[in-house]
Order: sequence, then C-alpha cells, then structure tokens
Amino acid sequence: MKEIIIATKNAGKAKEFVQMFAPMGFMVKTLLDYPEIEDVEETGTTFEENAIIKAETVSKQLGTIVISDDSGLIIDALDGKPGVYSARYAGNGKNDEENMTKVLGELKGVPTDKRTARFCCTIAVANPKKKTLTFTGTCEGLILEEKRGEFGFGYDPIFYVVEKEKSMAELPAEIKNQISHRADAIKKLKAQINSVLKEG
Ligand SMILES: O=P(O)(O)OP(=O)(O)OP(=O)(O)OC[C@H]1O[C@@H](n2cnc3c(O)ncnc32)[C@H](O)[C@@H]1O
Ligand SMILES: [Mg+2]
Repeated sequence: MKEIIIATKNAGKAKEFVQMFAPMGFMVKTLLDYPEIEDVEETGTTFEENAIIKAETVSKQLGTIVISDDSGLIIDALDGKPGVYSARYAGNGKNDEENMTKVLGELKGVPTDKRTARFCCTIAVANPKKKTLTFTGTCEGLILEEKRGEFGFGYDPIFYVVEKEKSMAELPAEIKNQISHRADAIKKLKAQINSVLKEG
C-alpha cells in the first residue's frame, strides 16, 4: 500500500488526513506513530513558512518525503489574530476550549457583520531530492457568539459556515472534509499527487 507521512502531532488533523487519503488507497502515518521525533519549533511568521519548517525538519530526520500542515484561524475584527498563533493563543498548553473562550471574549459586542473570519491551511511537501512544494486552502465563515457542536476539533465550535447554516463542529466529517480549508489544500495537492510523491 502507498504510504504518506504527515508531520503532525495534532490528532484532529491526523484523523482528517486519514479520512481524505484512505479512499485513494493511502496508508497515512503521522508523528503520533513516531514518538521519538520531537515537536518542531514554529518560528515562521506565516502558515507557509511554518509548514515548510515542519515538513523539511522531519523529512531530513526520516530521509524520506514528508507532508506537513500549518493552519489557523484569521479573524478580521482582531486584525488577523490568532493567525499563526492559533494553537497557543491562550497559552502554551494548546487548549482548544481556552483558545475559543479567549476569542469569544475579545469579540464581545462585535456585531455579526463584523465577525468575518477564515480558516487557512498550508500543506508543504518536502522531498530530500527536490524543492519543497506548498498548497494553500481557505474556508470563509463568521465567528459565533457561543460554541455550537461536538464534531471536529480546534476552533470548529465557534466557526459558522454560512452556506451550511451550521457551525463547523455541527457538520459531520464527510461534509467538513468537502468544504474545509484543509480539504481545499488537499484537493490542490491531490491534483499533483503522482509527481509530488515521486522520490527522484
Ligand atoms: O503543528 P502540528 O503538530 O501539526 O499541530 P498544531 O495543533 O500545533 O497545529 P498548528 O501549529 O497548525 O496550529 C493550528 C491550530 O489552528 C486550529 N485549527 C487548524 N485547523 C483547524 C480546523 O480544521 N478546525 C478548527 N481549528 C483548526 C487548531 O486550534 C490548531 O491547534
Ligand atoms: Mg503546531
């Protein structure tokens, strides 16, 4: 079976990569399968820089093709925050509940039409023998006034998808995986998958 390695320790992302690549016959491995590999420090200032850092660092360590995902939530009324700091917005613990509570507090009193936001995802593919490639996807929405729904992960409960009239966390995985920022980026990656995964 074809195998791809995703340089993530985020279980929510890992699950979505499995769901989106399994139907194409791929065995997805993540850093949850390589506990000896340490967390890569995300020193970049953009999703693209961080995705490249993560993919190249792990690709060098494993000596093979490695794919990464750097993603986050951009909120217009907060001048783009939490952005690349989405995972640790409320502190180093990477706590989804605390991150959402902080965002909701900062948006208190902001009217619906000013609560526009988007999820962004950049996927990087690092190949020891080639230049690193990147694929970026986005998903537009609004920030709700309270959490809604149990599916997904991260900021999904406070992100409202207008065309579905539901929060991202109220949408089952099959739907999220058709419309999300990650689905958008993966669609672009899949369009070039054969050349992307060629070793030489
Ligand atoms: O770096 P890795 O190990 O992949 O895992 P991470 O959780 O640190 O991931 P990021 O650095 O890319 O930070 C992204 C954060 O943005 C949020 N996020 C990303 N994709 C999301 C999604 O599909 N739904 C909700 N929140 C998401 C979530 O809170 C993540 O922690
Ligand atoms: Mg991270």
